[in-house]
Amino acid sequence: MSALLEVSDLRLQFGGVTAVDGLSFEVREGEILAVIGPNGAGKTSAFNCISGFYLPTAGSVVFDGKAIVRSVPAIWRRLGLVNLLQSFGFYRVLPSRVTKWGMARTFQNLRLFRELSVLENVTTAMHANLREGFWATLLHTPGYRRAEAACVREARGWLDFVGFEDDEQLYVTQLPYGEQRRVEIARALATSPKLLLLDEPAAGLNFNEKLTLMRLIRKIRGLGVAVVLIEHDMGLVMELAERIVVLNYGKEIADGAPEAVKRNPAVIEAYLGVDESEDA
Ligand SMILES: Nc1ncnc2c1ncn2[C@@H]1O[C@H](COP(=O)(O)OP(=O)(O)OP(=O)(O)O)[C@@H](O)[C@H]1O
Repeated sequence: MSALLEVSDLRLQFGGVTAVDGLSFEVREGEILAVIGPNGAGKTSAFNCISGFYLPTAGSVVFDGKAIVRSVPAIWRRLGLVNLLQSFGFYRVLPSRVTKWGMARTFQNLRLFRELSVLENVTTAMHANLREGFWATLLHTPGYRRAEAACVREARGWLDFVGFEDDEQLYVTQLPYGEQRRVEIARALATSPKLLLLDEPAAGLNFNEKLTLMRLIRKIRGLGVAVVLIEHDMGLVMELAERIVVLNYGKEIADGAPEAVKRNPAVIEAYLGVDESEDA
């Protein structure tokens, strides 16, 4: 299998804190990979760099052959103009572009549009791909209305896919937490990703909801979509992931199959050894 995502020597510093310290790993097409590590290990920071939300201090991220993190010539660094240039869009790829390239994500703390309905939350994700022009949108031409209707059909298809059974017209805030998580995944899938990043998808879910989530993630992989999840629930990770990357203090300390990772002394010491019977 070829690498869909290549992360090389990624570094992210917040002042004196090194959140990600030389992280390198790859994600192959259609695989399920888990990124684990103790609290503060740098997992979310790494996700934020990979998906274009943060600009790493150094390193490269290549997704589907396209550079998400672009190297900045040393002259700009010496002149201290990196931040200024990047704020004008130079040497960086914005998250919206990364999504168009085929990488979607969910967030540790849900980021749904609270003032929109369930259905609108999902259709909004597809509007970025609507090809209707400004005037067609403004005048609601027949072409625009057809495209809009197709969007709604597709959004319903994704809600169905993730097993959403509530009322699509409710505001997302009216839903139980587990359903909100499902809507967030439906919204991510509606962007037609090749790679889906899930940041702690099982957090706050009960046992049955976790089982449903595992089935859903396998179903997503069945579509040919690679899934990378950050997760603290070791039972779920060991059951679901084909490969596990372990971080500790921003550094990668293991990358391998679940069985091998479980036996890795560095992992046991850093993480699993704390209490193997508990979620971290
Ligand atoms: N915006 C920020 N500003 C300053 N420091 C930050 C920021 N975000 C993260 N950090 C620090 O970077 C380190 C890595 O944090 P990060 O949230 O990436 O870890 P994590 O592995 O995702 O943790 P958790 O499992 O608790 O979510 C921590 O020391 C954290 O305090």
